[in-house]
Amino acid sequence: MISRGQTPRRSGAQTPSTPSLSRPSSSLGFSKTTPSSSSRYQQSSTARANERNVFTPVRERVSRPSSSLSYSSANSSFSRPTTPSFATPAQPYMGSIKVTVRAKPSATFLRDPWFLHEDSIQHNEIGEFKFDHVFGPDSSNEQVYQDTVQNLIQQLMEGYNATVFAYGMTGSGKTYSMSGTKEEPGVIPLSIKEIFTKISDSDPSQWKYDLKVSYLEIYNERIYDLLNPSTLKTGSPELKIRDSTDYGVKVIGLVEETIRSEHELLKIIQRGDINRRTSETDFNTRSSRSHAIVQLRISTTNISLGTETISTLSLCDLAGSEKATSSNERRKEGAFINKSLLALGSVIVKLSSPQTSVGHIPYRDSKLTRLLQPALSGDSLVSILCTIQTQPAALAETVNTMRFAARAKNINLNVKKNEVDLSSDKDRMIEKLRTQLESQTKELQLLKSSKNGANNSASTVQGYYSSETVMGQADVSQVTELKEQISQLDSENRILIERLEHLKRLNEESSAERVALKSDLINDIITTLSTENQQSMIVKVEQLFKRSFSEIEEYQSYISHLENRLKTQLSSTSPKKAKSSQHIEEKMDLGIYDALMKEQEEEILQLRSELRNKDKLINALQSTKRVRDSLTHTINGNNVHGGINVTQHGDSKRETFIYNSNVGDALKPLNGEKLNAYNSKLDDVRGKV
Ligand SMILES: Nc1ncnc2c1ncn2[C@@H]1O[C@H](COP(=O)(O)OP(=O)(O)OP(=O)(O)O)[C@@H](O)[C@H]1O
Repeated sequence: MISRGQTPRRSGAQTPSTPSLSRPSSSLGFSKTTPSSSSRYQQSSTARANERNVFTPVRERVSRPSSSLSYSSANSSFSRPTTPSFATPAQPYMGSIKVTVRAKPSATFLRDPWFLHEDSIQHNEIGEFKFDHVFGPDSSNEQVYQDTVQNLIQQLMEGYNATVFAYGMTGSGKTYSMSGTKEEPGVIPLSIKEIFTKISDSDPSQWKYDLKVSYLEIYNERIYDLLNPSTLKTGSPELKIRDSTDYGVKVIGLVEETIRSEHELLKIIQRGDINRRTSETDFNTRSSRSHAIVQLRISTTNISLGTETISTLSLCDLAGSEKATSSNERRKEGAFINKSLLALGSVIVKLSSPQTSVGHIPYRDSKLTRLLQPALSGDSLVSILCTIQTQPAALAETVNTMRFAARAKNINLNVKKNEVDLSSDKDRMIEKLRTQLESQTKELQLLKSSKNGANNSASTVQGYYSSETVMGQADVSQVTELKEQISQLDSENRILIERLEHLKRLNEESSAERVALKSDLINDIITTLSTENQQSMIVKVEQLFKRSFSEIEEYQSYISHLENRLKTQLSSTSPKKAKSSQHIEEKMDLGIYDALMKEQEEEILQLRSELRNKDKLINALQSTKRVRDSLTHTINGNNVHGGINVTQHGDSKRETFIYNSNVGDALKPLNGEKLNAYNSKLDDVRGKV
């Protein structure tokens, strides 16, 4: 519970209760609540909001992630062990973007219309906005860092990308929060300090870190390399953004400096800051209209496992979110509003709306959104710090910032670890280590010679002056730093040499032991596995092979068993069938089409001959009929009674030629022969039928 003018502190703050979910009704999209006096704010803001049916825009569309998913609090269950764990499978982070708000100190704070609470901000007329945390005007950069970024650094060291950006109107304290001052270091130096503390706390025989930094600025949709002053000159070639398999996107030609110490990194960033300020004189209000992004790439190698992760920390100090105020400014910027910020707003709106899964996200509409694309599209953990001014004069801009922040809170994240190199390819690893060793040996020699030079020059003048007066404090500290670097490099070299030997031995041992595997695929799988897992994997693959082979053998014997059964069945059927099956087999040998053609031709020939037989049969029947008719006619003419007697035998009819025994003997010699011939012909026909 924080009343007007009070600083919100986590320790004394009340746990927020369930938020209200009613819809906005005012023109600004928010319903109103009108506390009449500051004393009314002694009550829980959320309880009041519920009483008055005040909605909270943040909760409007999305349920707040449970604490177990949030990386917001230091003791959240999402926090991981301090030592990076590469042996465990990559666990995606799922949750929402962390959104916090920081109010700049205001001389009129007690009269200002905004009421700050631990996790919400309330305006008499506009309503209440909920966030992960709200920092009051007397909050320190250290507090802001601890609550918004510290946990991200832990996850960064474990292989997750992390992006932090400060958003707010000009003069609201973005740069103050991000860079800070010498007395009050901001998020950038505090993050760097934490990274190097974690590196020095880790076991150097186990972990190796490579750090690179780049520092760019986007002004008027153009990228400037703050570590390469030549790109800041008018007429210098434009730096382009390209898709990158390693980092999502990459600025081609951007200087990436290798870092060996915290001090060195801070110096490089300082150099970039100076370049930014120098170029500011060219464009009057450049710093407030440009976005500055520090990118730190950390490559972490687990020496004993031979694994590597690469993660990126992007620290962005965005341009002032307000509209350009002077026509001069508008002319210079070519548009009345910063295009990148406009695009960022659109991207946030799209990403936070429930239908975004199908819609187009306009990342390519600006350089800023293009650069932040991997982060916003789920490749990175994101923390947004929105800075505000509580004075009435800044009301419109503060409301805009609140709305931006509320939308950003609705974006869901599903971030995976960047385990880019899980290969146990020893040759590659040896090669990599060898290159590193060479470059470090060179560096060591260089440092040694420069140290000798420094010592020599010191001893030369020592005869005249005391060393402290001549060398000066800076030189002494430089020499100490060099000494530290040399001893650090020496120990790193020793570790690398040991590691190299160890890998060589492992390589020899394992190549002797390795089973000759026939499958390229399985060999590929094995080579992508870590050294430690390889042996057990080989054993498993061998078992798999054996099992597969015995299964194949089983199947083969079953197939031959089936074949035998088939043959037996064919031979046990009629010889004709056996013959036909043999015939079929032969035909298969000849070629199925030839055999079929041949069979068809044979069938046609057979049918033709049958047809001819039928014709003959018809002719025979017709001639028989004629004979019978003439015979009947003759017999009738000679008073011979006879004819065809049709009798039924089952389904078939049978014709029998009968004749009357009373037919005269005279007829017998006449017709006996003919009748015999006729009867035999008839039998013949019957047989055919
Ligand atoms: N929390 C704070 N405590 C003390 N001083 C602050 C705080 N925030 C901002 N200031 C002061 O306000 C002034 C403007 O702050 P700063 O430059 O950080 O604003 P900005 O948002 O980065 O502006 P711009 O968009 O123009 O870059 C500075 O003098 C800074 O020291």
